[in-house]
Amino acid sequence: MKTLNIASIPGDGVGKEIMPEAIRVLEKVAQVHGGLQFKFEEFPYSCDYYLKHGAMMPEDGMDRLSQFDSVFLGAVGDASKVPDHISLWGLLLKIRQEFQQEINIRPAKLLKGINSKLADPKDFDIVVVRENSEGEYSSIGGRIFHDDNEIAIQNNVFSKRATKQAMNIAFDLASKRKGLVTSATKSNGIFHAMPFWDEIFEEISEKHPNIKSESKHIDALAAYFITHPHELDVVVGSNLFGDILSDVGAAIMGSIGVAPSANLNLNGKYPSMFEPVHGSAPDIVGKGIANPIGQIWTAKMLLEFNGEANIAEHLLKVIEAVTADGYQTPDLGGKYKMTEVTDEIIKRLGQ
Ligand SMILES: NC(=O)c1ccc[n+]([C@@H]2O[C@H](COP(=O)([O-])OP(=O)(O)OC[C@H]3O[C@@H](n4cnc5c(N)ncnc54)[C@H](O)[C@@H]3O)[C@@H](O)[C@H]2O)c1
Ligand SMILES: O=C(O)C[C@@H](O)C(=O)O
Ligand SMILES: [K+]
Ligand SMILES: [Mn+2]
Repeated sequence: MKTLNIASIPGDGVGKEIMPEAIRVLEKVAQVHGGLQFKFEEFPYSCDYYLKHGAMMPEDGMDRLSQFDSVFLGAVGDASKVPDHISLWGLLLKIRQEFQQEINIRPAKLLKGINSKLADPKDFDIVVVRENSEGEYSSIGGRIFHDDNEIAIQNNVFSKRATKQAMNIAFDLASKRKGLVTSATKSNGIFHAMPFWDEIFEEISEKHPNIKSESKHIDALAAYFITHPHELDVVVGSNLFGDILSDVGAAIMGSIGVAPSANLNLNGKYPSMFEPVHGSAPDIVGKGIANPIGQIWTAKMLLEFNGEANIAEHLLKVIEAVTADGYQTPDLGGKYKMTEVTDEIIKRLGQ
């Protein structure tokens, strides 16, 4: 019997609602599999935890999480309790950076039965490879002076190593897919970092003559996601560009409530972390209508990256059969509650 030890962090808002749903699904997956079991330990790290303890996690929090095979996270952030930059840097971004989860994989493709926000989305199937450790997400900088003289300086950090790594992953992925890598740039406006990014992209492209490659400025590329998503395959972007593009990808999928993501540690020193793309959705919290599919599709990625590709594919097929038959939450235009969608997935997993 294979055991996967999973640290679950429901976090804030709808994170606390969808996490139990995905765990119910994973327990069923284990039962169907027969040779797999999960051991979950829940960690209450969240904005409520901050209000009690003055930090998003205790001092030994990272040590404790490091003992697990994977971290499974819901969502972080409740600006009514803690400023967003404090809560995200104290938990989500802390885990991504300290566990060297340098790559964030974010698929965007239409599930059967779901209406895209696009009139004619065709059959798009995109993977955004987001550099996940540096770029615009840097704590280097500061604020000086007061009142109208106040100045904020924010330094971006682009290393050749991490940039190459993200691009190499994108080309590897493309070689197993449609064979196209699109790079998100902005070298017309961002004077140092983006020409650097483009040069590295050029270099990596030359090493992969069998893969088509192209660069698009982020503004034009964001529009291209709306107008020609079916023309894209793998898209590689910096931390911020990848963040923004993955929300656009989620929107054309029909709702951010379905979009999954995997924060990958590639050197094997620390666990990877799996979490949906969306946040804590304060506007729908407590209504029982959060879409559980983002967290459940994320569970599929957790299975895949823990060596369980077959059952992972089966889970995705079941999710898609359920959406195809109209079991959808209100964000997708459906009438079903969160638990009803999950129940249907669990029922079909057992068939
Ligand atoms: N990775 C993360 O944990 C993460 C991601 C994004 C935002 N945040 C944080 O979450 C909080 C809210 O941020 P936001 O409003 O910009 O983004 P959000 O993703 O929480 O919400 C954006 C919109 O999508 C909807 N939505 C999100 N998840 C949904 C789901 N599962 N089902 C149905 N609808 C869903 C919301 O109702 C809202 O209308 C902030 O504190 C922010 O910092 C965290
Ligand atoms: O990375 C972020 O900025 C947090 C959130 O928006 C995300 O996409 O995970
Ligand atoms: K999330
Ligand atoms: Mn985001």
